[in-house]
Amino acid sequence: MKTFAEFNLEPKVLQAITDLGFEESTPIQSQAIPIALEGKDLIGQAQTGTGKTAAFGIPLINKIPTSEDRIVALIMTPTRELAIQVAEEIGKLTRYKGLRSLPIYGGQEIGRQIRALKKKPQIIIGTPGRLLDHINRKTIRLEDVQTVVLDEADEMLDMGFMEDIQSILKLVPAERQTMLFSATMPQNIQRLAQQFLRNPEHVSVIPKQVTAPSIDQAYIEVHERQKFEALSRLLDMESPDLAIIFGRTKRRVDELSEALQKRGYSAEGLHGDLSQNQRDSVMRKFRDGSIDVLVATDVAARGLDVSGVSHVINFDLPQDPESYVHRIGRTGRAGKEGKAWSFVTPREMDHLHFIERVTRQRMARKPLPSLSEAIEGKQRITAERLLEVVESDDFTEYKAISIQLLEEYDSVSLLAAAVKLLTGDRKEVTIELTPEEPLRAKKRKPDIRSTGRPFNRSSSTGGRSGGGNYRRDDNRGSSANKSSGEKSYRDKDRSGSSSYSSKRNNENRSYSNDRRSRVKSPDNN
Ligand SMILES: Nc1ncnc2c1ncn2[C@@H]1O[C@H](COP(=O)(O)OP(=O)(O)OP(=O)(O)O)[C@@H](O)[C@H]1O
Ligand SMILES: [Mg+2]
Repeated sequence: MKTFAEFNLEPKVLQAITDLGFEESTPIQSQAIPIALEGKDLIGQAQTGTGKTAAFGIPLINKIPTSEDRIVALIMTPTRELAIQVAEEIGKLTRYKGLRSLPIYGGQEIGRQIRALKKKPQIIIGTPGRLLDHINRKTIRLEDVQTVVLDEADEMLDMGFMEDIQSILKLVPAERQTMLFSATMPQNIQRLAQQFLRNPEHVSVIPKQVTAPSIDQAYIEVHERQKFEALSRLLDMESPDLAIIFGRTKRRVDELSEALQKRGYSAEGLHGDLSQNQRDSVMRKFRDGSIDVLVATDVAARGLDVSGVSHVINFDLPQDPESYVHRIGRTGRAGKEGKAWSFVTPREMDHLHFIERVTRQRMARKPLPSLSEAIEGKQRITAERLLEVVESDDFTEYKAISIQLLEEYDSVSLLAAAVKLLTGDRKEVTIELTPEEPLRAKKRKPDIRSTGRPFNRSSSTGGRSGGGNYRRDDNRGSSANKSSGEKSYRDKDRSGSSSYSSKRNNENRSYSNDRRSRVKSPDNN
C-alpha cells in the first residue's frame, strides 16, 4: 500500500494525516486519491470502515487555497450524525492548513447555522434537505463551488433525496469536480452519475468475503424471554470496552436501555424518535466513553465510526444480511479486531443460516454464558482495576488502615472482601421486555457466485412483504416530506463490508434496485 508521502500532498495536509496516526493508505485511498488530485470526477465503492472519508477529504482539502473565503466545496451525507462525523474528520485534516468547515443539518437551530455561515467556511458538509433550506434563504450560495462529494449516495437516494440532490447539483457550476461514493451501484445511482459526473473514473474495492475477517462472529441460541439475562451475562463475561447493541424497534431500544440502566450498566439508547439534542448527546457520551453501551436501531449501522467499539451484539437478528454486515461493521474497523454476537431464537435458526449463506461466513455457536462465567468476567475486570491502582503507586493514605486490618485478618480474606465490594452485585431487578416476533427465513437461494454480487436484492424485497411480522424502526414515513430537511437517518441495508486486508476485486456490481418500493411502503413502523 502507498504511504501518504507518495501522493505529493501539501506538507500541512501530510502533517495532519500523520497526526491522525495514518501510516499507510487504505486500498480505496491509494486508488482514489491520485485520481481525485488530478481533478477528475470519481465514483468510489468500498467496504465499511476502510477510510472513504479521507479518500475524498484529503484531495479536497489539498486543493483549497487558504486565502479562499467562499464556499468552494460541498459534501452531502444522508444523515445528521454522518454530517457531524465527516465534518470532524475534515476538521482534523485541515488542522494545519486552517480551512473552515461547517456541518449543516436538520434539527439544529437554523439561526445558529446562519451565524456560523457568516464566518465564511470554505467547506460545507450537509444533509440535502437542510442544505436546500439554506439555498432558498440565500444563506448558502453555490456559485463558487468547485468540488462536490456525495457520500453514501445509495443511502441518500433510498431516503428519497434524489430530487433534492438534483436541485442542489443544478445550482453548482458545471465546471467542477464531482466525487460519488456508494456501497452499491444500483441503476438510479448510475443515472445520477450519468447526469452529473463527467467521464468519471471508477474505483472499486469490493472483497470476495463480505464480512471483515477481523471480526469474530458468534451466535447464541436463546429464547426470547431469556434474552435479557443472556445479554447481562454476556456483557459481564466479555466486559466490552465499548459495545453497540442492536434492537429491532424503537420500543425495544427504549426498553432495553432502561433495563440495562436498572441493572447498573452505563447504557443509552439511540433511535430516530429522539430529538436532535438527545441524539447528539448520546453520541457524544458514547464517543467520549462516558457511556459504554449504545443500544440502537439500525440507524447506528450506517457509516458511524466510533473508535474502540470492541463488541456488536445483535439482541435481535436483523432482517437482512445487508443490515447484518453493516451492523457488525461498526466494530473491527481500520484493521482492528472486533467481536460480533447474535442472539437467535430457536424459530429464527433458519434465518440465521440464511444470513450465513449470504455472507458466506459461518458464525460459531456458543452456549449461553453461565452465571459463573459472568461472575468471573466481572471479577477479572475488578482485578484489572485493582492492579492499575497498585501500579499507579498512589494509595499511601490507605496504608495505615490496611496494616491495622492485617493485624486482625489474613490478607486473602481482606483482599477477597475488597474485590467483592469493588465488583458490586448486579442489581437484581426483574426485567420484562415486550417480546418481539421471530423473523422468518425467506424461501430463496442467494447465489452470490453466479450473480457476482453478495446480496440478492430483488428476492429480499419480495420476502419481506411476505413476512407480516416484520417491523422496522425508522423514519421512512417522514421521508416523503421532502421540504422539511428532516429526513434524519434511516436504518437501511446495503452491502459492503469491513477491513482493508481484504483483496481487491474490481468487479462492478450493479443490481436492480427495487429497494425503492420498500422505502415508500408505509408498513414499516
Ligand atoms: N489510512 C488509514 N490508516 C488508518 N486509519 C485510517 C486510515 N484512513 C482512515 N482511517 C480511519 O478508519 C476509520 C474508518 O474510516 P471511515 O469512517 O472513513 O470509513 P468508511 O469507509 O467511510 O466506512 P463506512 O462505509 O462505514 O462509512 C476512521 O476512524 C478513520 O479515521
Ligand atoms: Mg463513511
